[in-house]
Amino acid sequence: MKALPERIDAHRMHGGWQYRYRHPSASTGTLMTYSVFVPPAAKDGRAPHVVYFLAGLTCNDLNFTQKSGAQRVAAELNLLLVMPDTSPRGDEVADDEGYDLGQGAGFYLNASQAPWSSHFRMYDYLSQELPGIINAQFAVSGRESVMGHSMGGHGALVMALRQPGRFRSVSAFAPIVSPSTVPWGKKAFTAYLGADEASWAAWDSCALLRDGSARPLPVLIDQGEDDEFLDSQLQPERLAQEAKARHWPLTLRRHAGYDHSYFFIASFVEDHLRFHAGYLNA
Ligand SMILES: N[C@@H](CCC(=O)N[C@@H](CS)C(=O)NCC(=O)O)C(=O)O
Repeated sequence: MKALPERIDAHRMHGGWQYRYRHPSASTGTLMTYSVFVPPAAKDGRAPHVVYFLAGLTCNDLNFTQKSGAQRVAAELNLLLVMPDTSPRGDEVADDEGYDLGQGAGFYLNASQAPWSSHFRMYDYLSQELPGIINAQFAVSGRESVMGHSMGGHGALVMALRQPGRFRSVSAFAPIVSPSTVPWGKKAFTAYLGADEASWAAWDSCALLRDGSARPLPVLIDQGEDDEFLDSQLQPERLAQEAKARHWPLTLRRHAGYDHSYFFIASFVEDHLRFHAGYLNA
């Protein structure tokens, strides 16, 4: 029998509940932690839609939970928020000295190379295992959207593009859109997937749009113009160009003066939740 997730934290918030859970994961072979915000209407039998938020490098399930302020609007819109961790963790899990590889930097893929391949299976975890747990744990509507930040923006886009029809909409703050061609992504993909770049395209949102397998869905991207990683790592206009060439409904907004931090995310998260609610309720 599968072990139930253990609740390790609970707080009343905006009339709903902010929970934290831990469970043994079959995908990663480790204990995984996730946070969930349950909106108040869920307790009155109104099934909420689910929005996943995938975080960036060095983060875990708590950064968005504690810094975004998303719960107030999620309570109003009856959205259940799920914040997974960014990688498997533990003494038995491979790691690297750099902040951009290993624990806290899983890049939301299934690694094929040793020593990473034994636990770094975040794509399996997020595409199959965690949704199965959430759908069994809460009386949700069955409709889902996904959003993320930076490495998690890449994760959200790849999750949506690789699973046509699963999500109603996808959004990202300062996403890495072409990991195959920027330093963060090249380092991670070389380690996790190997030096043969042909295997990288399946985990690269620009490449997934180019290869034609993805089905159009609404996309919202927000980008701060004072983001220190904008030119070197992010370059969201490259995805906007791929989308435009294929008549995809992608909106890219650039915001003067905003940086890469959760202060930026907190400033625009309400827009993202209203964007998702519009498609989830349609
Ligand atoms: N310079 C940073 C790079 C990592 C970084 O900026 N992480 C972003 C995501 S890519 C973040 O959200 N950090 C955690 C936070 O601000 O709460 C470091 O060395 O830690």
